[in-house]
Amino acid sequence: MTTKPKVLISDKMDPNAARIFEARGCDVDVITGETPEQLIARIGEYDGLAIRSSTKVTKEVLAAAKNLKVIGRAGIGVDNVDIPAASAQGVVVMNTPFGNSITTAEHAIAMIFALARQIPEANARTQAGEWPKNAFMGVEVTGKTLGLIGAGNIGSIVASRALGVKMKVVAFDPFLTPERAVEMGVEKVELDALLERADFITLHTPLTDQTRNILSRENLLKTKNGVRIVNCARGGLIDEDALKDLLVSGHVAGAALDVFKTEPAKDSPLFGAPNFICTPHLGASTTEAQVNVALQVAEQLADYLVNGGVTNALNMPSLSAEEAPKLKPYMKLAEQLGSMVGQLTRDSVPRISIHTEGAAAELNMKPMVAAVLAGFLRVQSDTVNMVNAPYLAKERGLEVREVKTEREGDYHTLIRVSVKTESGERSVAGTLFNNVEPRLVELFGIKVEAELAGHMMYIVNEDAPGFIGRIGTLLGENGINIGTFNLGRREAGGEAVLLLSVDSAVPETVLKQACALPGVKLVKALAFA
Ligand SMILES: NC(=O)C1=CN([C@@H]2O[C@H](COP(=O)(O)OP(=O)(O)OC[C@H]3O[C@@H](n4cnc5c(N)ncnc54)[C@H](O)[C@@H]3O)[C@@H](O)[C@H]2O)C=CC1
Ligand SMILES: O=C(O)C(=O)COP(=O)(O)O
Repeated sequence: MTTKPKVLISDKMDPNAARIFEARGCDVDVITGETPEQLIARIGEYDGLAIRSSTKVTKEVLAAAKNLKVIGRAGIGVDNVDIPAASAQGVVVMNTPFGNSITTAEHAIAMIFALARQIPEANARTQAGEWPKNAFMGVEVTGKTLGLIGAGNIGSIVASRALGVKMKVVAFDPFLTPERAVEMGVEKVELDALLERADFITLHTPLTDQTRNILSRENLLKTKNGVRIVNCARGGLIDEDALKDLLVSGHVAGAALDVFKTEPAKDSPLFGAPNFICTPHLGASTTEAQVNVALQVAEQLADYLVNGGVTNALNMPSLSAEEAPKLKPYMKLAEQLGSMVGQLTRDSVPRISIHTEGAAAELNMKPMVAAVLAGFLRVQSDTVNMVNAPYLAKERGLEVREVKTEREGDYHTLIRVSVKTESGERSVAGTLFNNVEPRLVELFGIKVEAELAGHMMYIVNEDAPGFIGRIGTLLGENGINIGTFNLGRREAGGEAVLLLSVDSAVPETVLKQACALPGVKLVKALAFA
């Protein structure tokens, strides 16, 4: 009986998430609000972790997560996950990139109106019995210019809503194409122009080295006198001390933050500043968005843990639930071929090429490439898997080439893996029998037909009578049972290769004796998963 994958939900999430995990065959624990130390003590037993923004998945948490295969963020921002550390450890990181975007855009729009009409303060003072009718004078948003920093999913929804209330929208986003800007009905501008022209500025970028402090003191000073600023993206995009000074001086007429540099924000310099309003990271907190992201994250995580489907992963190529079953045997074949080359290549390898032919060439190649690399690099490190293999290959300066030939060759489907070594290019190729059974069909230019599984022996010898008998006797005398025998040769009497599957590992002493048999050039023990 296979054990069920175990998932931990460590942040407050809609109960649908737990239900879906159970329905999809996972065991699930919901344990929220723990300290980092408690999470570190617990995480080792889980295959999957579902989080929002409160759980910080640090290097230390990952180091303790010995069984972890996947982290799912029920939301968009993944700055609370150490993605390089997760990738190095082979843990897939997924998010739900669209589930809460409408909701967050609506929060930004709500903030714009709250600032324009000072609703929070007017509300508080009215309820305090003041009836302060003469204390407030708002501004209309109609006809005003909204400066959008970041025009991705949320930014573009904000733009559409702002256009709906008759604002003019200018956008700064280096990745926004002119065509998309036209489609969105916004004017694409440089940051300085936006700062100069905007009556309201709203931020919708991730927090990266390029966006950190994008509204620095220097940039805030370039804004229009009386500007109003909204941040529902990430704390850290704005210099909070500078913003406070400019609210006090009146240069900034209002600021609304949903996110802070340090969260939970318990004593921000901005608290109490004039015309400052804030919410405690509520951008995604609507019933609709929370149901969306909870359902999505649970489906995605369960799909990966149960079927190997990969959706919305940030550190691995996607693989849909429909593709996964079709690609599974190919990935097995790809991994075996990579492993074969890795085990048989002693020289350093500056380049590896993966060539798909026939039916294989019609499929998503990225997962096959990742599987080849995982097999190839596993000889160097047993913690390599499909997630971290492409990163490791890059780190080690291994050039990876991908080639596709849709035309069929000798086989209806084929994967060929070639490596460039000091002694030249060497390649192995494999096909799928009945579309499901991986078979090696070519080994360094010699045609063979072998299943790569378990313990194997690879022998290169001069093709001469009597050899098969001698190797059979040697193994028999040492109690090693031969499963299958696969022989290939360039020409009669030339170089021959023998691939034997054996029921147990071949000891070093037996490998040496085999090597000493007449005509034997090379003997190597191989192992396949
Ligand atoms: N307050 C909340 O509860 C929530 C906050 N968020 C945050 O909102 C932000 C935006 O999310 P999405 O729109 O879904 O992301 P997205 O990835 O769709 O869009 C981000 C945009 O920022 C742009 N960008 C990247 N670098 C830039 C730079 N240096 N200058 C200007 N633009 C740049 C990108 O080109 C992209 O168009 C994220 O930080 C996310 O974490 C998302 C959901 C809820
Ligand atoms: O999705 C995002 O990026 C968010 O910031 C939402 O955060 P939350 O899930 O509400 O903690």
